Amino acid sequence: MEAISAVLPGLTASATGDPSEGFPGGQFMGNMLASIGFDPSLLVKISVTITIFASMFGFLSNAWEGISQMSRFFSENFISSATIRSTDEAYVYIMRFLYAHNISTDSRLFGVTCRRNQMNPNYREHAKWNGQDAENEVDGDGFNIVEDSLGPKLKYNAAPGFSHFWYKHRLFLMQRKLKDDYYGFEEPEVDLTLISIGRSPLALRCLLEEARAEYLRDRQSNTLIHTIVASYPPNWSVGYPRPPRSLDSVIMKKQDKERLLKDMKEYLAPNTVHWYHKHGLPYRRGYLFYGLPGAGKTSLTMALACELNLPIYCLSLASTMMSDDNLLGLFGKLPKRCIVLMEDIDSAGIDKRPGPGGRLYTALTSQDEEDDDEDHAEDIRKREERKKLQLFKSESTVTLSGLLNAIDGISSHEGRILIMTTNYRQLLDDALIRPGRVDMEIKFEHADIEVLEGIFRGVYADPDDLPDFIRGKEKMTDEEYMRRYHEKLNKLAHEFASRVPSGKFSPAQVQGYLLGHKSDPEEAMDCLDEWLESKVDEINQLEEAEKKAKERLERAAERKIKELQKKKKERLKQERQEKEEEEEEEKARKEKEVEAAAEAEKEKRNKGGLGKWLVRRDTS
Ligand SMILES: Nc1ncnc2c1ncn2[C@@H]1O[C@H](COP(=O)(O)OP(=O)(O)OP(=O)(O)O)[C@@H](O)[C@H]1O
Repeated sequence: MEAISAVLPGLTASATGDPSEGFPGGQFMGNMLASIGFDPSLLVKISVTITIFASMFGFLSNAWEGISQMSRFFSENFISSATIRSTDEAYVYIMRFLYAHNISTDSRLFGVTCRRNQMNPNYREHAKWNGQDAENEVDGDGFNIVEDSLGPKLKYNAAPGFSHFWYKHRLFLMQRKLKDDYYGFEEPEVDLTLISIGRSPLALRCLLEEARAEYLRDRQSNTLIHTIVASYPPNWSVGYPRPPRSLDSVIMKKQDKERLLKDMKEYLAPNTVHWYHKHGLPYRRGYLFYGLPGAGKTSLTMALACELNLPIYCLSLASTMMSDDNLLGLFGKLPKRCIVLMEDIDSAGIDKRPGPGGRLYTALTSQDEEDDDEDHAEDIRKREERKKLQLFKSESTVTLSGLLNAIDGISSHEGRILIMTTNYRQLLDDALIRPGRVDMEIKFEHADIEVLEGIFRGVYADPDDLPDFIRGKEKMTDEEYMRRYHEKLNKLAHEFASRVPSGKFSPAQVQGYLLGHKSDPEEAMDCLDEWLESKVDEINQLEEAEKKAKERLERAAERKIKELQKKKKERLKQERQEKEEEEEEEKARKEKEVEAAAEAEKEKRNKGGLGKWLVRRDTS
């Protein structure tokens, strides 16, 4: 109480019952409060409590400030941190690294997703990189890592919030903050902060570098395929890895393969870009792979990407997401060196002009047909064939001019390799495949003898798959075994190619048959006749149907041409008649005019004769 009295003399005075010794008017106030039954000493207690709380608050805020300063001092001097956004590719490096090293997935707080997420295709796309999930990858015990007999397996990863992990005997802290303002169908955005203890950021940088190197190494050994993510506007996906495919595994004419590879390598050589610029040419190269379905167009693209170490960006023009603007935007987001693969380029039904609503096939208006005559017979054939195929096409809003603009418009991307594939080259607009847009064409046909042999050898190339192919292996040296293996394989391949009719089957058909006997080439030879018999009938029927369809098409085109010729003749005849009528009318009009003029002259003359006679009579 003495201490309080020292601080608050006025109030303590009232507390002692002598308010007159306190502040002026204290006694009066005391008396007044007492008269309404209020104990003045309560005022003192309230004041003391407020003072204590105020002092405590002051103390705590000073302490908090001190702690913040200490923590700032600590972070500035004793830790290093790196912040990465999930929209950055570096985020994928880190998440993949953490997952691959089982980091933070074994803590008590963890996130969980299905390895194959059925609910969200975009997330599934992303998860492939997050967890390095290859659909068919198996674990050490030979089980599929993505799903078991019940369905998709679970995958654990670092939970949002704070966690810690040890890597190479160093402590790291990690914070993952989820942004909750994302739309349901998009990836949740995440801020990831990695913290290492110690003034030097070296440990953190080493970890980040390792993550980067692992990611890029993995990318190099696989071919990265980017597809389109259904966002607004559409964008390229992070990309998922596909096992590499060797060029040798694609069987085709040797000179075609060599020509193509040489051309691409030359284009990608470091000096080529300067050469193009020096000559004022846009640095772009386009290829058209056309022909039979299942003849290796996509396989060749995959193998080339692997050989040249380029990622593939797949574009489907048949997608309803695709429009001229979206296409241009996607081309603008391509990296400097890549392969853009546009499969089934004909399926977009590209016609010469944007039609109503931008639909390509529907651009065939009746006006177009009116304009045609026998000089455009080839166009009419194309159109008739397109109309037939139209039934199988999907909706697309890409116009030919939109596509051409994306491929090589003024703002178009440089440095890419464009590969377009089609089964119907004859339907493509000439503008699309003119030199400059398509610099090299490769035709894919039915398997000939060379291809048949190659496919046979390719399917049975690995001696490990055929342990019983050569008997008595134990008694041979490795060299002897390999020599005998290849000798026998070549002999069988040769026999196979001579028994299968050349130019009748697609490589995919032949490969499909052999895969049915993949562990026994001799069995494949034994069953060959049976397969050929069943297939030859099928092929003959197909060929017959194709021939008839072609004839029908030809007849339809002929009919159309005749119709147009007839229309043109009628139009010309009508024009001639109209002209003749006009000329006759003109002639009649002129004759009338002449007659009228003559009449007028005569009248004038008559009038002139009568006048003279009257004048002469008056004067006489
Ligand atoms: N020339 C070939 N060499 C090796 N394999 C081939 C060849 N052609 C086709 N195949 C095999 O056939 C299957 C289909 O091939 P691919 O998809 O490359 O054909 P495509 O010409 O792109 O067909 P589509 O025109 O229908 O897209 C693949 O499994 C591939 O391995």
